[in-house]
Amino acid sequence: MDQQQHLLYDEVLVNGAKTALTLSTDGILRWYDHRKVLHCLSVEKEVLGLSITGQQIEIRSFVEIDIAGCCFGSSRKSLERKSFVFESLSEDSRRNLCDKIQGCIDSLGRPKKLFIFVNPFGGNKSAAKVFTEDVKPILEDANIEYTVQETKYQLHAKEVSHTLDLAKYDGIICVSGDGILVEVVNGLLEREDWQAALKMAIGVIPAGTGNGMIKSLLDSVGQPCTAAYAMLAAIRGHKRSLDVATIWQGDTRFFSVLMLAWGLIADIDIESEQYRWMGSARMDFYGLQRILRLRRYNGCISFVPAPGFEDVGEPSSLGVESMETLKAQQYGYEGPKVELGSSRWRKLNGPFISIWLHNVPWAAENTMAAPNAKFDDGFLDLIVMRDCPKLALISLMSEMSNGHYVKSPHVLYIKLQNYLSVFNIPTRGIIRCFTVKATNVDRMNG
Ligand SMILES: Nc1ncnc2c1ncn2[C@@H]1O[C@H](COP(=O)(O)OP(=O)(O)OP(=O)(O)O)[C@@H](O)[C@H]1O
Repeated sequence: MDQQQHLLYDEVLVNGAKTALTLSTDGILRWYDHRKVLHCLSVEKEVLGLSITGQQIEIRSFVEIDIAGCCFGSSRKSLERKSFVFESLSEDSRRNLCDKIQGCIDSLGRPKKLFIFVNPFGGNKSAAKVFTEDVKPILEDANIEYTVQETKYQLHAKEVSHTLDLAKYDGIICVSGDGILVEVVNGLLEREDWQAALKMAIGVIPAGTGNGMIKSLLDSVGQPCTAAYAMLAAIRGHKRSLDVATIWQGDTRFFSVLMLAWGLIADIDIESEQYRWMGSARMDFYGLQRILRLRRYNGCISFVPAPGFEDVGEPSSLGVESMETLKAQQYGYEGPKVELGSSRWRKLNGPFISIWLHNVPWAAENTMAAPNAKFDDGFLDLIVMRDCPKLALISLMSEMSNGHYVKSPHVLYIKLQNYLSVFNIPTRGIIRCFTVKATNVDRMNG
């Protein structure tokens, strides 16, 4: 191994056998074990942190392994914590080794201090276990300081995010489902210092019913949706921007980074709360009941289509009130400034079965709702179901909840302009939904 190409080149003992340990300029640690087998570790992808005891340096890593599957010889990926111990031959050597490896980790811009929400109530109430088994050990391996807040009631995470001293943290992690994430986003964007708050990175470790956001983020980089992969992405400081939709319902404003539903899906989500003890099965169980006693929802959706979707629906001369009426709350992020009247509106009249507005592809870990949704393309994806026979609907919903892209004459996929869509729903009043392309607004692990 040529010394010139390395940030580090030194001799160490591994299990009592002398070997060269190198760190190359591309951040790969290499050494031979006592059986002359070469080992490689990528600092960026695999190394969590290091610790020192006397002359011994322990490098803690998270490495990907293949787990043999149960059928047809298939395998799936998983992450395993592994430690490697090196004994340096002198004090100077130990110091040099630590400085070089730690310097390499520090250059990666990883978070140093995190604020962590754990929702003991979400999903099948597994968040505390997920925290203890999957989150805490990794934080400790990576030498990341953290503060944990268990959520005590609904909107607790929003309250805490609203007043949290953000200067103390490099990110907020939600060990939860999507509900806590939404609370955190709203708490941050309603702050007076929302411009600073929206730079705060937010991560999710899946411990809820649906986990649509973290599934979407990990799936977009080809990784399985597990607490370990979500944790590794958060530790590595991987971020991606998200569009934020500003939703107005009457005088109430809130922000959405995930989805907005009306009709069948919303009713399944809300009314299945009584079956929360079933975990994610509650959606399928109650969904079937709702389809068998299908409701139809009257209303009209008006929207400004994205390029390529201009012909969907009928032209609409929407009589939109001025934005001034939407400024009831004068604090926090105001949403985008938009010129409503000049846009080329289209409309679709109900009755509908379901209206779904999505910023990310997956509605839940197993449910592919919006195959073309792109996180930060400045568009929202609208999934419209009007009439559909019950049997066809059952098969269609089951396809979706098996993670498939459903192509059916009963499902209409429309991309909406980055900033507008209005739902005029008789039973709920007018819901105005404005979105803005918001690079840098929100940063997530993925
Ligand atoms: N201690 C608590 N008791 C009751 N409700 C709580 C508590 N802590 C948080 N909540 C509420 O639990 C709701 C659900 O939380 P979470 O997002 O973690 O799980 P989920 O709804 O099961 O998952 P998903 O959003 O993926 O469906 C949140 O809206 C939050 O307000």
